[in-house]
Amino acid sequence: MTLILRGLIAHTPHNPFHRAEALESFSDGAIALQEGKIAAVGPYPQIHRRFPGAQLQDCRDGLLLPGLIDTHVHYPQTRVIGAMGYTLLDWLQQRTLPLEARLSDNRLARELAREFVRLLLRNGTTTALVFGSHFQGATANLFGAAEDVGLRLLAGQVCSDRMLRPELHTTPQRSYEEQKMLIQRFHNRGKLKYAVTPRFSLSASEGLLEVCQALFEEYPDVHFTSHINENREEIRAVAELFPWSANYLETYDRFGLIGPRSVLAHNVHPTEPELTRLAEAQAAIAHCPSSNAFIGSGIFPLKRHLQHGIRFGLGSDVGGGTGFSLLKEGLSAYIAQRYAEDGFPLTPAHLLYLATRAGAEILGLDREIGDLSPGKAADILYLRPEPESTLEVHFRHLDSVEQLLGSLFTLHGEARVEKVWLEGREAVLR
Ligand SMILES: O=c1[nH]c(=O)c2nc[nH]c2[nH]1
Ligand SMILES: [Zn+2]
Repeated sequence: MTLILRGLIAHTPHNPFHRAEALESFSDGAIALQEGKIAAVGPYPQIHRRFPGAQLQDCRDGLLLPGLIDTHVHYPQTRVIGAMGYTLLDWLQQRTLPLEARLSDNRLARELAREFVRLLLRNGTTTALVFGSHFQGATANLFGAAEDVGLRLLAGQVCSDRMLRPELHTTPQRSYEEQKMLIQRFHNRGKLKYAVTPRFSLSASEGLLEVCQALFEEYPDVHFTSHINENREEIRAVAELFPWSANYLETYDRFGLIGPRSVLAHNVHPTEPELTRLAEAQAAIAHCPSSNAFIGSGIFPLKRHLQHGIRFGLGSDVGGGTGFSLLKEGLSAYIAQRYAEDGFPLTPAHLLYLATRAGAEILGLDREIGDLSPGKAADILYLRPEPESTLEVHFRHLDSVEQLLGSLFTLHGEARVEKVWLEGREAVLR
């Protein structure tokens, strides 16, 4: 059976940082869906002629976009959002880690996992690279919850063996065994993938990083994710703990953890040698602008990343970030670059790319998802302006799709996620 979605369509089949006409849009467009995949996209009359017997879903009161891709978000932190007045290390100690310690309780973990995956979908996120829990059971709950709702999930059990609090510490041997079990159970099961996830090198001994290396090498298609260069105090502390290391990046690189399947969150304060090495290794960054602002970490040096040819996507970084919406992250990125001394002038096409295709690229999923090209999975988002909102006024008085995208990111709070399709199946949002 073919389903046609008709409405205003925008996607970025190309990279707008490399090419001027990267945005493709249709003000009266259609997407044909067949067997969970996109069969065609284009102007409505053309698609209608090509698939005459198809079922039609009229979405002309809103926009159709590719599902959004969150490249950095923490499952145990939904209830931490909004903790004001801290910077990274005291935010962790006082607000975040006490809550994360409670996920040893499997019942709470299951409740948080269900809540978390539902909130991702309700914000239009259809794929996410997620920091799991320090607990194996809670991380298993996350994989289970994602599978239940059909979310595409890359995640891992977070590991640490120092500097946090005793309940969150593991040992290298135990972490190896627990992670291996999770990999065997969940990695490549349907749309689930495993990511080796030391919290940050501040909380990981060399023995624990060696275990991460062992797993990363034993399973050559698992991913690696962690944090880097977020906060100056953190960077100083890492330098003291790893006196042999020239910089933060080397604390991971020495253990073979930096390569094309690596995504490091933040990188707000990188050195030039780190940028050079990230580019050479084809490792990627999860840029989390609202978190960087909210916990006062600084402004992402976006231009320097571009100059070095480093790939990056967007991350909500809930709960350091200000919520699950990647549209809001797009606006935050835009504003931060306006504030920055040497900021990069982002356009609506850049923001859409960063919230979709860029994420697919850095997660190695750009053949499957990230835009609406035929053959890709039908992970699609239908957004509707709230009735009588400013965004609705903009929608009714459309000048160009690109301008409307600018309004959408700016007025993101007035865009309701009406429906989400995951591989062509409508997700249950409410
Ligand atoms: O933004 C962040 N959130 C966290 O939970 C975290 N842990 C280490 N470093 C971190 N940074
Ligand atoms: Zn984070």
